[in-house]
Parts: sequence; structure tokens; C-alpha cells
Amino acid sequence: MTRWLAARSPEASPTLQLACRAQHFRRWEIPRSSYPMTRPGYLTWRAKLKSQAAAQVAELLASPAVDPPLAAYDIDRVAALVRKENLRDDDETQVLEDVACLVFLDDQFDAFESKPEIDEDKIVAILQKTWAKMSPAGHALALQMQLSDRAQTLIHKALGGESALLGSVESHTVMPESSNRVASPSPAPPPLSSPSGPVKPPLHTLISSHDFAAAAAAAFPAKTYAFVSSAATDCLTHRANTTAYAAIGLRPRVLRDVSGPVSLGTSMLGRRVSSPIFCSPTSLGALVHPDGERALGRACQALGIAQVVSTSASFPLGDIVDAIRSSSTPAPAGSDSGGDMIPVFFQLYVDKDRAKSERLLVAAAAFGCVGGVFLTVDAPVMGKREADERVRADESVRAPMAGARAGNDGGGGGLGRIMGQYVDASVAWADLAWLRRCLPPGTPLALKGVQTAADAVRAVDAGVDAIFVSNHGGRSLDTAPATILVLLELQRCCPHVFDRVQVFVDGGVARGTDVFKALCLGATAVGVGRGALYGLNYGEEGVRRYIEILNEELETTMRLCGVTSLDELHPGLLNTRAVDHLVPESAADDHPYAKWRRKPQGSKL
Ligand SMILES: Cc1cc2nc3c(=O)[nH]c(=O)nc-3n(C[C@H](O)[C@H](O)[C@H](O)COP(=O)(O)O)c2cc1C
Repeated sequence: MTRWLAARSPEASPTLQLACRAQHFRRWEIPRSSYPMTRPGYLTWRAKLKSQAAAQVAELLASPAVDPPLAAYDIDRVAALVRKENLRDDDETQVLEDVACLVFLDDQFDAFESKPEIDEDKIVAILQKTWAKMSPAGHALALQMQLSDRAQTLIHKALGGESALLGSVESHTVMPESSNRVASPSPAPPPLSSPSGPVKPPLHTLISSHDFAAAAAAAFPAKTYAFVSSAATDCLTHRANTTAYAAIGLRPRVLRDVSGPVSLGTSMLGRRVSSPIFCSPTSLGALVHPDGERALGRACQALGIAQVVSTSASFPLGDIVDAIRSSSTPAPAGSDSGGDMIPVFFQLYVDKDRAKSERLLVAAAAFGCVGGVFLTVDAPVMGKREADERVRADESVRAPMAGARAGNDGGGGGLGRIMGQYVDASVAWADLAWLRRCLPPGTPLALKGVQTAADAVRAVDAGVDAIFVSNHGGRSLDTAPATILVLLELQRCCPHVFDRVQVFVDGGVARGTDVFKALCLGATAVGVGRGALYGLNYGEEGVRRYIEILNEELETTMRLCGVTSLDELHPGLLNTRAVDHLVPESAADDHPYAKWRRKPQGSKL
């Protein structure tokens, strides 16, 4: 169960992990024979198993032997998952069901189907029911399993005529055993089908960012999904980015005539854009779609929103700019582009060979459409992303501007770690002067990855034009603060920053309400990283739909909060009490009460 859970949901929450392991808790206490061997008897037996396991597990988790104790709501959550409540509407319950079905197919199916009392019709019916309970992501994993010939035949029979259910068998295997060992890739699995494309629901059926994430989980090749979805070590910051948004409440105002149009237009570093949502820089876009950042660029252009192009993009900046320029779709009115191209921003990782970075910046300036440079400061070395390490990399993958290539070594196949080796970890505050000299005068400079009030103040004093609050989507340093909490820290400890520079933020933004909350706390614009890549799963059109959904949700949130203009947003529209205790009270570089300092080496203490 644990291995299949890691394959199905590498970032499963602790409660889901517990529920997964506890699912069949003391199952032997209620043998199947204690209920009639009929369908009603079977269903009653199964219901009894679930409720008994949930009750026993909850009792065990609440016992004083569990130290530190678990919160009551976590215990309730584990019990609800074990009871498989809300299978269709609760993503985590669905993951649990998928894992149970995958274990059945992988580990128990052959023995089960060879029992004399189980005839072929019966096993085919069981397979059909199993399949119906699984999500598209579960189907994708099942279709990539290495199954016995007999199992394959029966599955073909069970799914016969339902070709829409049969997904692609990618040229990789995602057996969880093999995913733990990079050095020995498993052979390609035998094809169960001859599909025409990956398992993907039609674009028009996706109506939320979560739908896009689920479609990506089902359709991306294992390595792509591991790379895009992964975060550092225990993924706590990655999750906190999202949960901190959820913990902040809204304080809607009513009877304010919100019938008029809502304008989302704003400006980023002096350039008009049609929405405060933009695409954060993400590397290796071609893993997701052959047109990678070029398709992203065309989508952003058509939407009138900003795209930040990564140094580690799959295409040189010139290719991306060409793709945008040759795109026929004019930028929308709200962007005030006057028919010109919306500027792209260039994200810089400083190369250990500084001359290479200098050449890149000169080339970027020569395109005449780069609206500013975002220096990434939260990844002097790459974070430890275990899901990415565990899946072998295709060594033909390249990042042309960085001159980086994928590889596999004793540590794994992590694309971030291996391809990020060109990044110069020696970059320090003093280097901002060097960077300024490399840029044409007047080019706006933003620092991406600011995570404390102390560094925000320092950045403003150093003369940057914008601060980008980011923790790399939780991919760098695990347990670093959720980004929306950093915005609160800035508001509490150095509010003057918001009057001096623009503040951008990203990390965990999945809903219009998240964007709204960040804007209320002083952000000028809000970036999406993984989300844009989940949209890119459907090419340019998918990115457009993804951003349009967020825009629509933001507009609805605004109206329901009684405002129709971004200028009307302010912190009073939020209730942050549930997280206020997590927000530092001072920008000082010390601890509020622990004043102890380590003694010099050699001292006895
Ligand atoms: C696949 C992937 C690649 C990324 N590559 C870069 C990069 O090259 N440069 C950079 O500054 N940030 C990079 N990031 C971080 C994003 O810019 C952004 O900060 C983060 O994804 C925001 O979190 P979210 O994914 O929850 O929206 C990357 C993120 C992802 C998911």
C-alpha cells in the first residue's frame, strides 16, 4: 500500500498516509464467512469492516501511548478516510480507493482469479467494478503495470468496447519498486492497449485548478509528473502554501451594487497587464508539451498577462519571443498594450561562469521586449526533491540557455539538482551592483525568493524595483514559511516596503480567493507555477483556460466581497486570526526569547 501510495500521490498528507496503512486494520477479526455468501452479505461485511477499522484506528490514535498526541480533527480525518467517505468528491478518499485497487491488481489478482470457485465471467465483472471505482490517475498507473498474461487477457475482456478508458502506455514503468531505484530502469510494460493519446479528460470538462492537477496526474509521463509536482523533502512548505490560504477567512461586505464590470487590469514594473495573475518562471516546459514555453508565451500574450521566462527554459528566449510575435492573437484591451507585445520578464539564475550570464542578459536586452529581470535568490543550491530523484531522467533533456543537460548519478535522477549545477551559490548582496551594470539603464530588477521581512527591507535598501515573495513552490527549503504568511510578516514588520516597491507573490495559488487574499495583503500581482504547467498539458489553449478560470473566480470573489476594482482591496476584507500567531513580530535577525549563542569552538560548553 505504501509503495503504491507513493506512486499515486507522492505528496500524500500524513493523515492520508496513516489511513492508507490502517485501511485493513485487524481485518481478520471479521471473516467473510461470518456473513451470507450473497451480494447483500458481501456489502454488509465490507461496510462492517470499514466502520470497525475506522473506530479501532481512531481509538488507537487517541490513546495516551501516541506521543506527541494527534489533533482530534486529524484522528477524525483518518477515520473518515478509512470509512471511504465521499469517494467521488473527496480527492484523498479517491486516492485511497485507487491505491487499494492497484494493490489488488498488482499483488492479489493472480491468486484470486485462479481460485476454482471464481469463474471467468465473475472475475471480469469484478474487474469492471474495480475499474469503475478508480480515477483516471489510477487507471493510468494500472495500465502501466507489469501484469501476467492471464491478467492482461482478462483486463482486455473487462474493458473491451470501452476504449475511451484505455490510456496510453508510456515508455516508462511506474512500478513503485522500480521508482525507488534509479540505476536500474524497468523494462517497458507490455501494452494493454493501442491508444491514440494519453488519458486526459476533454479540456472543456475541466472547471477548476484541481481538475487540471488531476488531469496532469493521470496524463503526464511519470518523470514529468515527478519533476513538476515534487517539492523539497517532506513537502511541508509546499502544503503549507496552500493550507495557509485556506486558514485565512474573508469578510464579505454586502449591498454595494456590484452589477458593474470588474476590472482586473493592473501594472507590473510599469507595464500594463490585463490581470494580476501571471505565469511564474518554470524550467523545462517541453517535458509537458512539445511547444513548452513558446505555447505558454502565446497563451500569456493572448490573455494579456505577464510571463516570466526561466533561464532553464526548454527554448532559448529568442524562440519564445518569435513564437509570441508570430502569434496572431492580439493582446486583450485590458492590457493597454496598444497592439504591442506584452513584455516578457526574464528570470535569471546566475551562472558560475558569470560571463555566460552577462551574455544572456545582453541577448535578452537585444530583443527589446524584456520588461525586467527577476533574480532568483531562494535556490543557490537546489532543494532535495525526492520524487524527482526517484524516477530516472531521460538524458537527452536540455536547457539551452543554461547549457544544462539531464543526467543520472548515485543520488538519483533529479532534474532540478543535476541540471541546476550551473547556478552560482556564491551570489551575495554585493553582486546586485554587478547585475545592475549588466542591464540597460532603467531595466527593472526584482528579487524572487524573498522570505523574511529582514531581507525585504534589505532588498528595498539595495534599490531593487520589486520583491517577489516566493519559496520556489516549496521546492527549495522545506519548513520555510508559507508565502502568504510572509506577506503578513511584511505588513506587520516593514509595511513601508509596500509603498516603496511592488510586491509579487507565488506558491500554492489554486483559487480566485487565494489571489484575492494576496492582493488584499498588498501584493501587486500573483504568480502560478505548477498550475500553468498543468494547463500546458493541453497546450496554449489549456493555459488560457486555466488562467481564465482563475480570473473568473477572482471576479466572483470580488463581487461577493462587495468590490469591483482592485483599488478597493485591503486587509480589512480578511480575517487572519487563525494564522496571526505564526507571523513573526520583528524584522530583527534574532529569536523573540531564545538569546543563547553558541560558544566558540574549544570552549567546554
Ligand atoms: C517545474 C517547476 C520548475 C520551476 N523552475 C523554476 C525556475 O527555473 N526558476 C525559478 O525561479 N523558479 C522556478 N520554479 C518555481 C516557480 O517559479 C514558482 O515559484 C512556484 O512554482 C510557485 O508555486 P506553485 O507551483 O505552487 O504555484 C519552478 C517551479 C516548478 C513547479
